[in-house]
This record gives sequence, structure tokens and C-alpha cells, in this order.
Amino acid sequence: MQPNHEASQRIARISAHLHPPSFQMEGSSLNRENCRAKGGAPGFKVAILGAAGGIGQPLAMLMKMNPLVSLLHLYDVVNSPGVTADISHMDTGAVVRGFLGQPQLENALTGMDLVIIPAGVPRKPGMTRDDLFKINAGIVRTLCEGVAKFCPSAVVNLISNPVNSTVPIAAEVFKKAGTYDTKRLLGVTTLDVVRANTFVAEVLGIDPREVDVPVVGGHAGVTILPLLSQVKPPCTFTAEELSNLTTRIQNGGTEVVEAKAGAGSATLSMAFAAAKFADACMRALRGDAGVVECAFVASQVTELPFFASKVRLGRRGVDEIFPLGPLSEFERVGLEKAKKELKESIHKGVSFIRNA
Ligand SMILES: NC(=O)C1=CN([C@@H]2O[C@H](COP(=O)(O)OP(=O)(O)OC[C@H]3O[C@@H](n4cnc5c(N)ncnc54)[C@H](O)[C@@H]3O)[C@@H](O)[C@H]2O)C=CC1
Ligand SMILES: O=C([O-])CC(=O)C(=O)O
Repeated sequence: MQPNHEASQRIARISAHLHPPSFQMEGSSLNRENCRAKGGAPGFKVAILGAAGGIGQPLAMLMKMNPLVSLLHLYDVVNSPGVTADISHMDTGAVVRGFLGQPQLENALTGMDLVIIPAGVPRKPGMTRDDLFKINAGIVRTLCEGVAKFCPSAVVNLISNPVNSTVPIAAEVFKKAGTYDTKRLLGVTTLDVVRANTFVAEVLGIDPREVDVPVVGGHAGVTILPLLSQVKPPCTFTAEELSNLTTRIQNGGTEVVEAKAGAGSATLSMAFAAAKFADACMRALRGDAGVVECAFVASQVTELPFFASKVRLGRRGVDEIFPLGPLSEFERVGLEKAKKELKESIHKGVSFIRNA
């Protein structure tokens, strides 16, 4: 009797594994969460909006691998069930739940600590990031209205282009809803820093992980301003190197768009950059000291209402915004060009909501 009893218990256990509760996009995952609550490590609740896209999918994978994440919500208007099923089989700690379409936005967002937004259309060759405004402005507005309603205290990492306009759009949406906190809205410019570190390391012949290049301004063309006079470790460049590096960093996105020849823009390096930035945000939220990243935020560093520069992240989002520091003549000229274009892009974003 005994061995048979044990055998049937074992079969029941195996069968439960092979036939987990059917994965309804939301409902049944409650069971899983309850299970997890018994033994699961604490961590952050993170939503990715646009999770089935070129950035969204690898970003979802990287966030599933991050031990600071306990619950990962994957939201998209298409294909999120497949991406969710796929990612959920990774044997890492985070519980994954999928959400499809606007009616499920509320459940996707409720309770989230961090919301990462890569939803929206990417560029094709010949387009500027601003050409994406027409479509992406409305997408960002809708999603940020959801954030304001369902998780107003979440930190938002905004990736959708044109970042120089979508961040002001998000700010206006949050203002309208009465939930705006400048500390919690961050435009993601990490890819500019990642590229700058890589390209500078190539010129210096050293490991890119040893290089730190501040990139300030915004996230489009001349608004991307690498401060090559402030590179760590300290180094000098010839005038030609300065000019070539600056141009390559400013055109990094276009380099990828052209190489992909119509199949989209940077996705893998962007997912890497977004995961790096989200990890920094979560380390700061849990109380780690000295977390400093470049980001496009509400700022008083210049006369413009938004600007990317080094910021110190803390338990409530942005804790301190660092001044630009001493600039070279080359950078001062670049800064004036950057501000001119940025001013218009910010205005365009603000007007989109105010004049709606
Ligand atoms: N900040 C940065 O450094 C970078 C920003 N980007 C931008 O990120 C955005 C996404 O790029 P990719 O992932 O390559 O595009 P993609 O087209 O591959 O994916 C976008 C995803 O957003 C989804 N989506 C569209 N409307 C939505 C809505 N209302 N709610 C939720 N999801 C929605 C789509 O279904 C799709 O799955 C683009 O605007 C691109 O320009 C891209 C690279 C770098
Ligand atoms: O260039 C694009 O359209 C996508 C992007 O923002 C980048 O790769 O930096």
C-alpha cells in the first residue's frame, strides 16, 4: 500500500507540474502569485508597456533575469500572450503575467513600482525621430493616462521616441491628472551613454566598461551632447577625434536604422541600455547610495524645463540633478545648438496636451 500511495502522490505532483493552472492572461496568475508569496523573495513590481516589440521582448527577458524584480507585467496591444508564455518558462525568480489590449491596462499597471515604456513605432531610413511624433504622441498620452490612474506613484522610464517631446507629453498628462512628480518621470537616454562609452573606448583602445562619458541635452541628433572633456578615465582627444566621436555618438541611432534598412531601429542595444537604467532605478529605490545615471528629466540646469544630465537616483526617483560642469569651447557651441532644437521639441510635446 505504502509504495503505491507514494507513487500516486509523486504522479500527482508531476502531473501538477506538467499541467499548470491554465494561463489565463490575468486571472489564474493570482494562484501563482499566492504560491510565490509563501517562499518568494521580495522585489520590485515592474511593467513593460510595448513588451511584444523589438525592444520590449529582449527587455522583458533581461528584466526576468534581474533578481531585483519579483513581478513582471508584460503589456502590449498585440502578441503579449506568446511573449509572456515564452519568458515565463525561464527559471528565474520573477513571476510573469501578460496583459493584452487597452481593457487590460488597468490590471497591467495596478500596484507597479516601475513602469518602462517602449511602446510606439520605430524609425525607417530617411526619417527623423520627430517624424514619429504623430503616432507615438497619442500612444504615450494614453499609456501615461493609465499610469496616472492606476499606479500614480510608480517611477516611469520613458523610451518611446521622440523622447525630447514624449517626456514633456507625459509630464503634462500627469499634471492634468494631478499626479505629477518630477522625481519619478525619466526619459531614457542611457543608449547614448552606452554608445559613447563604446566608441570612446574604441579610440582609446581600452575596455568600454572602464569608460564613463556623460551625455547631456536630449535624445535626437544635435541635442545629444557628449561631454568628451569630462570622460573618465581622464584623457585627451585631437580636434579630429572630438569631431568624429561627437558626430558618431549623435548619429548612433541613424547608423543602426540605416544598417537595418527598413526593419526598424536599435532594439538589442536599447534593451540592454533600458535594463541597465531600470536596474539603477531599482537599486536606488531599495536605498543603495551613489547611483548616478544620465537621464532626460525636469531640470533647472539650463533655462529649458527639461534637460538630460547626470542625476543621482534615490528612494523616490531623482534625488539630485548635477550641473553640467566646466565645458570646452566645442561643447559650449554644441550646447547652444542642442538647446535651440530641444526648446522646439519640448514646446511641441507640451502643446500636444495643452491644446488638445
Ligand atoms: N530612447 C531610446 O534611446 C530609444 C527609443 N526607441 C524608440 O522605442 C520605440 C519602440 O521601438 P521598437 O521596440 O523597435 O518598436 P516595435 O514596433 O518593434 O515595438 C513597439 C511595440 O509597441 C507596441 N504598441 C503600439 N501601440 C501600443 C499601445 N498603445 N500600447 C502598448 N503597446 C503598444 C506595438 O504593438 C509593438 O509591439 C520607438 O518609438 C523607438 O523609436 C528606440 C531605440 C532607442
Ligand atoms: O534612432 C532611433 O530612431 C532609435 C533611437 O532612438 C536610437 O537608437 O537612439
